[in-house]
Amino acid sequence: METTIKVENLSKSYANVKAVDHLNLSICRGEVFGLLGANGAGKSTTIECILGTKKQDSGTVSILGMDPQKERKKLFEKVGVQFQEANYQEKIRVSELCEVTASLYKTAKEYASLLHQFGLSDKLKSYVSELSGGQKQRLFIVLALIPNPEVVFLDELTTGLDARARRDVWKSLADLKAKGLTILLTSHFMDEVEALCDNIMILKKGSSIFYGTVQEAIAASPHKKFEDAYLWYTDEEERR
Ligand SMILES: Nc1ncnc2c1ncn2[C@@H]1O[C@H](COP(=O)(O)OP(=O)(O)OP(=O)(O)O)[C@@H](O)[C@H]1O
Repeated sequence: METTIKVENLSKSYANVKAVDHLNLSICRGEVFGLLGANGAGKSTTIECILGTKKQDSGTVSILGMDPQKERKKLFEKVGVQFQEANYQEKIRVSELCEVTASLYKTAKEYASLLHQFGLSDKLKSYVSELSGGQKQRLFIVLALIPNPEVVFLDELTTGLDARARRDVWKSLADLKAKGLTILLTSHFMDEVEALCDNIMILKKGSSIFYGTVQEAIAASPHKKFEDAYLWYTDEEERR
């Protein structure tokens, strides 16, 4: 299997916080990988080091065969990123924002079909500021997919989406995965992780405390449900 992302011995500290501590992971083409952990566990820092927007203190990262620190521009063409809160100007329409985003890439995808896929066709002329939270969230997924990327980073994938919209997003991602898209996502919803992820890593204070499949995580815990297993892994008291 082709490796899309390889992280070896990655560490990154801020002042006195060890945000990421000797992480190792490997993600194949077409794999959905879930990076899990409580607030502050080190997920965003790990992702930023993989993207090259933060420089690690030590360790190596390879993404699509590139060093993200050295080949940021080339990487930019092939990677999509869903941002949580973006600083868009207030008075921009959905169509304009998609247009501007598409103009940044050589091989941009037709955004109208993406808006349709994510149930936003009727919002084309709306101002971004007028969208509901869930609609904005879906728009951010669309923006991440506009580059027609080989790898996409989805941060807190479906936070704020209603039940129907979540299922629709899951379905769309499964279709993209089938076409070979590699997906690295973070999520605080264990049903979502169970439905989507081939492999997961659970982080705690920057270290990996579990790496494998959801089934393996359940099997190695005293629990039958994944959410209970997840809490067991992350909850220190109970483990002692
Ligand atoms: N720029 C920064 N300066 C100092 N400390 C930081 C900085 N960014 C993150 N940290 C610290 O590093 C640790 C890891 O943070 P990180 O944002 O990677 O966690 P996370 O798992 O993404 O959390 P969340 O689920 O809340 O998004 C936290 O203790 C955080 O306070």
